[in-house]
Amino acid sequence: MIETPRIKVCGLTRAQDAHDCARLGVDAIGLVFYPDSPRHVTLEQARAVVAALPPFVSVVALFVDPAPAQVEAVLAAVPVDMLQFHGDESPDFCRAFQRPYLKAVRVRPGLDLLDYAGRHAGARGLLCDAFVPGQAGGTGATFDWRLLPPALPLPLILSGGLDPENVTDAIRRVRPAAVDVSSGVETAKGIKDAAKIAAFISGVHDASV
Ligand SMILES: O=C(O)c1ccccc1NCC(=O)[C@H](O)[C@H](O)COP(=O)(O)O
Repeated sequence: MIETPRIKVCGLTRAQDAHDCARLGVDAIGLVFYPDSPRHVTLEQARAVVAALPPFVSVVALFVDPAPAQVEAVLAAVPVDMLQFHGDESPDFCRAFQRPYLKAVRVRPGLDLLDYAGRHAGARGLLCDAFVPGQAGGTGATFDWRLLPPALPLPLILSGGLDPENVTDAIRRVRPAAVDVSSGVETAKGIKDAAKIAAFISGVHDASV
């Protein structure tokens, strides 16, 4: 019996997409505070997205090697539940904000994921994403799931190129605690599609039957 993983949709920019995510049963949404991303949101946009959510849908604020002041500015302005560090942040840096956080890692051959997870033992989960040279994330690329060790000391959040077509197989193979998707439920970067989100969620549930 496969336990149904939690679902996070990342890279929202619009209130209507937040509303759709909540309506369809998404557990968490991600807001990208990385200026180089096409899905980057301003504080004002972020507040509008969060305001469209009912209680009990978590808000994750995503950064890539930010200055501490940038994180503090978001925390002061937007009600977020969790941070996500998607760059080369050290464990000490991630812990400094005294908030629950996810650590993202871009999986590639030769990377010792057990060692990486051990160093980031303070994280609430390890988000495993694809490695695409020169791109920090949100690439729509998958990675070789066989590179994942059979057991990690942190909850595994599977990410990278997931979509309604491959998510059932991905869950059956990897058995993650959660799945994270961005490109696979979009019509354009930062523009989510309710039908694709619904199909993705259906694919997640199909893994358990
Ligand atoms: O989404 C972005 O534009 C982004 C930019 C820089 C760093 C991270 C970014 N997104 C992180 C996410 O959590 C994505 O959901 C994850 O990379 C998977 O994206 P995708 O392969 O498009 O589903």
